Amino acid sequence: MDELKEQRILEFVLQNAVRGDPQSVVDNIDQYCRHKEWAMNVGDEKERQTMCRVVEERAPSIALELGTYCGYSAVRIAKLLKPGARLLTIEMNPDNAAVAKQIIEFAGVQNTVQVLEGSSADIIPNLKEKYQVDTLDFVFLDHWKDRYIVDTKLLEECCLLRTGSVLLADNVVYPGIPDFLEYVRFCGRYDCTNYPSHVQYMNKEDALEKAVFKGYI
Ligand SMILES: Nc1ncnc2c1ncn2CCCCCNC(=O)c1cc(-c2ccc(F)cc2)cc(O)c1O
Ligand SMILES: [Mg+2]
Repeated sequence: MDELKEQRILEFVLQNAVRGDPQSVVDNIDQYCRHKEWAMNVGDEKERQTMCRVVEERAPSIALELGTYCGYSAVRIAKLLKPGARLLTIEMNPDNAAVAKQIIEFAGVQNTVQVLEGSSADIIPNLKEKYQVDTLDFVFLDHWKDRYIVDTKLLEECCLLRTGSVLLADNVVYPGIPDFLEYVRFCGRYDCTNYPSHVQYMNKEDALEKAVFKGYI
């Protein structure tokens, strides 16, 4: 079976990044994806700055990511978390989960980031009992675009959000998630902010949407 692109990203990181240095790991993934092969986890500079700023503003104790892919954004988020904080990241594709675990371990953030292999639909209802989650301070949505709205409603139904919980959704313009945008903007339970960005190399408009939960109104 020919090697997967994600395997080539992992090899490049293992050969070129500095073990235990998260910045070196994300810089090398950026470099590989800029010069060798585009990958869907590498947003443009503005998107990365926005994601980092939103995480730093919220300073989450417990964060959730939907769609780990190679672990790039998980390493970026982990770098910003305060001591004792943790990130749970859900990845359905076992090959991607395996790559992400190795990249997260190489970056030295394996004590902060836990990769949960499976579908968000199956794992979210178990977060309280199985993963000792009370409520989530921050959720980064970056998985299948038709799962954003379903999983947002599931997070509400499972009482995993509290007043002030921050949802940050990638790709709300491209590939685009119109049903999720309409839901968070008009259901009355979220304060929303849009952050324009671009899809790397394709000169296509994209954006991140921040939705702050106001409570179970
Ligand atoms: N736990 C779970 N539950 C459900 N699905 C799960 C999952 N865990 C994983 N997946 C499956 C996620 C598959 C990757 C999702 N991301 C994307 O599809 C994505 C695509 C682009 C893109 C941009 C320009 C183009 F020309 C083409 C594509 C950009 C992005 O930033 C993207 O995040
Ligand atoms: Mg994305």
